[in-house]
Amino acid sequence: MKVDGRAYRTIWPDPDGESVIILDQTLFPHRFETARLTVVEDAARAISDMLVRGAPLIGATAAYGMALAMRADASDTALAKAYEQLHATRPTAINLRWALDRMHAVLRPLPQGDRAEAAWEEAARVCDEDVAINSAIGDNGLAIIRDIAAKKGSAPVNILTHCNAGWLATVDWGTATAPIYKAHDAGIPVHVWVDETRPRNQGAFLTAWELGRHGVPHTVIVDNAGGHLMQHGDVDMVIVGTDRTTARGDVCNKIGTYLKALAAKDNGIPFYVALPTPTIDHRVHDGIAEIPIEDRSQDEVRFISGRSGEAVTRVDLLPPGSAAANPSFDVTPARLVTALVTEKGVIPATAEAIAALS
Ligand SMILES: CSC[C@H]1O[C@H](OP(=O)(O)O)[C@H](O)[C@@H]1O
Repeated sequence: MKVDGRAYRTIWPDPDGESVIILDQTLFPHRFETARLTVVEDAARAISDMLVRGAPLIGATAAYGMALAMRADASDTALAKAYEQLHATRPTAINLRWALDRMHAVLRPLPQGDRAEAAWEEAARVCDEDVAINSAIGDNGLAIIRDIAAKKGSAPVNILTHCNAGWLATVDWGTATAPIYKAHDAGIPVHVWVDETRPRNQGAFLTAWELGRHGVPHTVIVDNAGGHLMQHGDVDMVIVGTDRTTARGDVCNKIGTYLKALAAKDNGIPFYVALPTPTIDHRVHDGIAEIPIEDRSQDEVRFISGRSGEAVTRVDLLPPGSAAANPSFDVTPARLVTALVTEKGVIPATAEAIAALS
């Protein structure tokens, strides 16, 4: 996407061929800065500390993490160690394992001397494919927005989204935001209700920033406002991303997604999930029982950062001694999902439709 007239991806290889550049998303929305990854440990820390986040971008970063590891030491031992180091960063997004398995399948059979270059090239392919996949998701989701717009006259299509499944969660375009960008660029009036998405505020800090930079009308709302807006006819559709969708269509996504799906069902509002097919985990069926839900630090609930003038400060929100719980994802059962918007088409959230994709 363009930022101040310059095209960006969220991750790219430095022309020196020795390092990788990422956007440091922990600094958004107040600072737009890059960070350099030079060793596999840098990539692992970038994922675990959420300098990069979002299932497809986690996968892309892990792919380049393997490439950085092979530049330093292309031995079988180093390959296995890099896989484990990166796999241990975050448990929920399946794209991490998908990317690591893909890199390992390419690298393991190669002579050690060929691994560094092959890893660099494969990581670049992972990124390029992600951009193409998300653009296709955008095209498929655009048709949904266009159909709703046809019934709205000149009024905007009101879309609610949760967390950030935008271009900042991928290499480019985003998943849930790709149809929004395509609709906006096609001249279809849209307005986005942006869930702030406590506690890390990916909606307020990332989605609002993205949409603002692209000129897409949007309103940030507290996470608990969505149901009220749906009851009052202010939401035409919900579209979210996912970190892992099961073989039967259960959708794991940022904490709070399930509550939006319940409210949408209760109000007869379509609830779409945008996902690239690598985000489908064909090995699991029951999302609630089988998907590991990341528990992150309670400090993410306790502290929040904000800008005061030019200074960015961090404050403690809770009374001393109050504990906080911070499950980072929840699972929306397939029965609450209207359809899955993939790069291969829009399909029902059923085992049969998902099986037919592959
Ligand atoms: C397109 S995947 C985006 C997905 O990832 C986010 O989680 P996190 O920011 O913790 O990596 C959130 O669940 C988004 O929907």
